[in-house]
Amino acid sequence: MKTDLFPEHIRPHLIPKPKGELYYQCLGCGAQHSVEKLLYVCPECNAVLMIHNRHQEELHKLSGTLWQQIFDYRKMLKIPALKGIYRYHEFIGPILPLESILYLGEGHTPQIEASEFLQEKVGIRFFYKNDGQNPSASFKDRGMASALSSIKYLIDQKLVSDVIAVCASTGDTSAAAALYASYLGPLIKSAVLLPHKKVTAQQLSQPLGSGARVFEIPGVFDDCMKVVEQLSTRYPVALLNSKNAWRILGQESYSYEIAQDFDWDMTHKAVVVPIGNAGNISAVMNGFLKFFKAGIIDRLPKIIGVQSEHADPVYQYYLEPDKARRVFTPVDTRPSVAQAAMIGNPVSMPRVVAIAEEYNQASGQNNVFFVQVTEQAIMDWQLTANQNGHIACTQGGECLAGLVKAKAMGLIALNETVVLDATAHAIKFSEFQDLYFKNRIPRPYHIVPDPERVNLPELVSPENPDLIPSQEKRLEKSEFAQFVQEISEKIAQKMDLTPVDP
Ligand SMILES: N[C@@H](CCOP(=O)(O)O)C(=O)O
Repeated sequence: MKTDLFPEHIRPHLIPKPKGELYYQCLGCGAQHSVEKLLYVCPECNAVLMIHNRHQEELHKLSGTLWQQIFDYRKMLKIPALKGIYRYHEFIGPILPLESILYLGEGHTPQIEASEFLQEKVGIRFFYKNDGQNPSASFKDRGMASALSSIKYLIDQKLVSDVIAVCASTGDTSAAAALYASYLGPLIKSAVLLPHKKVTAQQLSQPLGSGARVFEIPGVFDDCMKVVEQLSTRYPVALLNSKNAWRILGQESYSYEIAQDFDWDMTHKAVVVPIGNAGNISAVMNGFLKFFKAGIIDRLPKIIGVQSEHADPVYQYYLEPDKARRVFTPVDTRPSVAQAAMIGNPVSMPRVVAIAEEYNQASGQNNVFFVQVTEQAIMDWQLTANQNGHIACTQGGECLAGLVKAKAMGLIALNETVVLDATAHAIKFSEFQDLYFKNRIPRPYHIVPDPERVNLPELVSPENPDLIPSQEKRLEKSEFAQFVQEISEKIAQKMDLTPVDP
């Protein structure tokens, strides 16, 4: 729609101009640093950073209702930079001119209500927000759109050049980083570090396909992360992990979209998020907080963070009820089908602690909870979801297992509506489904396939091998008719079908 057709009170706000003043704030010592350079940790104390807008209060001068209308009307615009996560420009990257914004189709992923059967089985109303429908098939694209737009901005301002971007990954981050960096080639080149044999074949193929340098490292994700941290402190490289605070800004869009999809009504809503490097849960909480402070939503949804018992450092931390006595201890991970979240020392842990505290305070009650689930439950619930019309990855299965657990623990009330984060597309993790169906899941996962859920292909061949069609030997017309007849009869028999009357 043309801008002069929008209501008059919306027009001045419809297309955002660069505004505000962003700065990095250290979560350790509180020092502030300019965003005009690449920075990932505080140069003074090495702690992680958050990005704040010095003029955030300016945004609060518009009413929450007006913001809602602005975002609703922006849906109708055809401007590429505003089609993705930057619909919420003022809350994500207000200093960025539209020309610096990278849009590859990320964001605004569908929120699909669970099938009637599945909702009945779980006993609660819930939706899957399918972040696997992002361009590289995971939620990481939200953060990469933001991080790479910020780098493009620095390049456009001639503040940096010839950027080499690096990240450590369990498979989703690398796919997203390589995709977005390659779009900005040759201005940016990327390299990704993966734990050898601990990402799926599909995920390994993604950065290779995007032309990134791919380094496989013996060890687990946490080891790769340490190498990347070392690289980013000793060499002039851009770190694309969520240690980079721009990633958090982009991933906040997930919350903004949920709020908008519920028509800004967050009454009795809960959001379930799997936790790996902990950037996502930090972003999800922070996003809702920002909208709450701006009056765009009038209550904060409940947040449930889920971890597998094979990679549960955040859950373990919160097991201690007395916050003064909580001590964070990294854990050694064990093999997990929620491989993307197989992280024992999440870089965003200090963010989780700080933001969850603020979230609970702003909610006026405890509103952030953590649950732990078994590997068996993750796999069983993923398959159950997908056998009922969903496209959840194993982390999506982890969320559903987490919902079931939270409900059993009384953390979710029956009048609540829940959104589960399917962080990636099911096909990225189909190897685990395959292993389950073939009863070949290695012992350390502690998963026994449930025969009810197993689904394997059946080969249906004619009795007479001469009736098998092939490229080399075409069947005669009558032979082919015989082939079709025999195969259809066999399938009908297997499916218990009775012929219809001619
Ligand atoms: N699960 C992640 C691990 C890296 O997390 P990030 O928050 O630093 O991107 C992945 O897919 O690599």
